[in-house]
Amino acid sequence: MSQAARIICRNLERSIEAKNELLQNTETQAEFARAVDVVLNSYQQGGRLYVAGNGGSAADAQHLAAEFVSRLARDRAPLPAEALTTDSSIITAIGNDYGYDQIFSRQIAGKLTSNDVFLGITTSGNSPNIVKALQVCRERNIQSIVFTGHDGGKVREWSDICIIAPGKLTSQIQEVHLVLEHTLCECVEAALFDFEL
Ligand SMILES: O=C(CO)[C@@H](O)[C@H](O)[C@H](O)[C@H](O)COP(=O)(O)O
Ligand SMILES: [Zn+2]
Repeated sequence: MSQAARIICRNLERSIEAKNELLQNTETQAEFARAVDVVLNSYQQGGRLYVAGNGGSAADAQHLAAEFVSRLARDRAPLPAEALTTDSSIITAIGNDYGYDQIFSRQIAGKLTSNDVFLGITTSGNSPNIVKALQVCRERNIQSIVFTGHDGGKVREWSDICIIAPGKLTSQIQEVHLVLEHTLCECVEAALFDFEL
């Protein structure tokens, strides 16, 4: 077996192990169901979903926002969602003038209202810009959800709903986050548009 074939098998096994852990964890599943309700209620009251993360999680934020605004698998009306990671002018201005730790919190202070929901994605749970974003949400009564990993890190105490994905490595945690993200969109659109699951 080639080295690459051995490593892909090892990584698939690790990914399956992390997903199996979530399959057994009914507490995390119940917390996820609460996250679905929060996003659903927000949409029902005219709110919007805002998502942020760093690195691979920034890509996740954009991936998820795209699925809400465009679609996941079935035709339906667009649902308002925005990744706070995409406007390089806003991000560089805030980063340059106020600091990288404020790139999301300042956008939240400028854009979100109390009907909206903020979803932060951070595998370590300790990225300062996500922690600050959650602190601003709390000050302004904006509901917040985090998808995180390990022991939840600092975001655990600052979020309203904290979903901790299993996995020892950042990459495994991210692979579980992707399942959570797709499922969040699937459940919300099914409830809003009467799709069968
Ligand atoms: O995608 C990956 C690793 O798989 C990296 O880009 C990773 O997202 C970056 O190192 C992030 O800065 C990590 O931030 P966080 O998940 O701890 O908040
Ligand atoms: Zn990655």
